Amino acid sequence: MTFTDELHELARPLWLKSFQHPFITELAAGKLPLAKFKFYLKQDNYYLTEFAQLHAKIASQLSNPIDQQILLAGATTENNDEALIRTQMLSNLDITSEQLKQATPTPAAYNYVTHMYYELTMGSPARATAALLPCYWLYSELGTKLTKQGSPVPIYQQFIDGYADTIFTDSTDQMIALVERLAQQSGQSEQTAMKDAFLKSSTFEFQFWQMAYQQKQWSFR
Ligand SMILES: Cc1ncc(CO)c(N)n1
Repeated sequence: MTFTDELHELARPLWLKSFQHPFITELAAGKLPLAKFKFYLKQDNYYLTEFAQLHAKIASQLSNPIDQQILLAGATTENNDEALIRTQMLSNLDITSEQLKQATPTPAAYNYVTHMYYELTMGSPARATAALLPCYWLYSELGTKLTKQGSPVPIYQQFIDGYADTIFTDSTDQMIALVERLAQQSGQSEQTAMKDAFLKSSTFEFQFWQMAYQQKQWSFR
């Protein structure tokens, strides 16, 4: 079994929790209240902005130009399908840049982003790349699963389709291959740390849906 096959197997129970979360099942059924989806989009705007910047930071610490290029492709919001779809969605839902600025990170969004930065600054580029991977892989599985079934709400269908699209699934495949390569160049303890980073991100993915569904803020706000 390859390293990434093993990651996938270890994460499966955590990912199932995401696939079965009411945010997802209601989104697919067209029953998710729009307020919850808007809450998600605002938090995810923060997440995706940090996520893109992190790609560039990791790339600058890798020595292989091919590896760097894979990460830099995810560091830009231009020519990036996900970013284009998000811009359209935000505009269709009348979410203004002012509202985006005011949406301070909730605990789940903050914890997830902080974890990824920690993996880079206190860990290594390999661990940080492993921490990025569930973002691609879980969403592309989710998109692929849900696209056939379809959602009666057009904006939810658009959300799903974006992640089933070959542009997204191809970049997912590249990221899987990159993590596989980095793992093969790493020793046992580094591989263990990469697994840990991947599984923590998989946990945070679940918590992200939960946060959006409950519109959960810090208790002191
Ligand atoms: C929290 C989260 N994880 C993964 C993705 C997929 O890019 C996303 N948009 N948001």
